[in-house]
Amino acid sequence: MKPKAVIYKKIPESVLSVIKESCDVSYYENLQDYSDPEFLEDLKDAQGLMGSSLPITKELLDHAPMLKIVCNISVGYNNFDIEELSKRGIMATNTPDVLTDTTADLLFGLILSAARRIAELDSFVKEGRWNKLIGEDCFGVDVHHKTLGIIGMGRIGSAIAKRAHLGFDMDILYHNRTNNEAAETLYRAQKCELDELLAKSDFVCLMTPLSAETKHLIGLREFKQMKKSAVFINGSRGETVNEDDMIEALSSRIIAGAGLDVYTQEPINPDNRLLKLKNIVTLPHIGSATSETRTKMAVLAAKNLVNGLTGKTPPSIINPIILHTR
Ligand SMILES: NC(=O)c1ccc[n+]([C@@H]2O[C@H](COP(=O)([O-])OP(=O)(O)OC[C@H]3O[C@@H](n4cnc5c(N)ncnc54)[C@H](O)[C@@H]3O)[C@@H](O)[C@H]2O)c1
Ligand SMILES: O=C(O)[C@H](O)CO
Repeated sequence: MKPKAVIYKKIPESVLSVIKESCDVSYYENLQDYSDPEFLEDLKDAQGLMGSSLPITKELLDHAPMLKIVCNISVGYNNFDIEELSKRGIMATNTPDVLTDTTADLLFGLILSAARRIAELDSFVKEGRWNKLIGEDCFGVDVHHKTLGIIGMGRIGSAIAKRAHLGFDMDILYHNRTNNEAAETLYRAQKCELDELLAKSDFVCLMTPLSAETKHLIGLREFKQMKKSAVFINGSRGETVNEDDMIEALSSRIIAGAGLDVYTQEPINPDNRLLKLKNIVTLPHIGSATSETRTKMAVLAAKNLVNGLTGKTPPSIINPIILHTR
């Protein structure tokens, strides 16, 4: 008998077919609410779970006593209770590397859009407001030769540094738990304390995972340390920033602007005060959202799932320690 896998996110047909060769699949293209009775019933004999964003909590795991593996179709896994999964001997996997360049491209797009006001001025033209030669009211600020501070110099942080240094002659400062020798050598990145990075950077880009340590890493105190001309970019997770403090920093011009791909609540409430601000660029969490990359993420997640359910090691396991305890 094939192991049972529950997939709760839309994936390409070709990837679904490969999974079906090894597993019996229950498929939810767009699971809205995990209290859906059909889904809860499905969890009872599920050995594998694959999808994204769904909080994998102790409560959910109590509904899934046969579970062997949970596969996120994302690199971030702040939705997993890793301690609980490991305690129960359940493998957890994510999709690193395959989305690094795509996400770095988007983050660089946010830097450019915030600095040169691309989104705002696109509306200006389309709304018919361009009716004389442009003046200072349409000016932005340069990106090239400025200083970029990267908080979280991992895979994506390094790919942003590459674009900034090689393409835009930017100076790179970084703050990270560990030294990133490759970025220091290849992109002349300099490691520094957070305070120094905030004070010296023209652009501050946040790229850490969300954890207990990074929750609200950036708040009013940190915004006040930044230059008045600074542009803040967040591509990590919404909760790494205190959103109320960011609204205050932007509305009272403690900093000049922001480019955001992530929010405390997603989808963001249309009444959120952030959306009333003129000096921000907002995107709907699309860092990895290209057809090519989303397919690669699904392929990697599927490989994790099938390997985990057929006695092989999943290629990107987050809690490898449990392989020795099984
Ligand atoms: N916006 C998007 O669509 C999108 C896409 C992909 C990833 N992400 C987010 O980006 C994160 C990073 O992805 P990655 O592949 O670069 O991960 P990574 O693990 O390669 O890099 C994260 C870096 O942050 C550092 N770090 C962790 N905690 C820190 C702390 N408290 N202070 C300083 N540095 C700290 C780590 O040492 C590591 O170098 C993901 O966890 C996810 O939340 C968002
Ligand atoms: O963590 C990730 O991979 C993104 O946020 C979703 O693609």
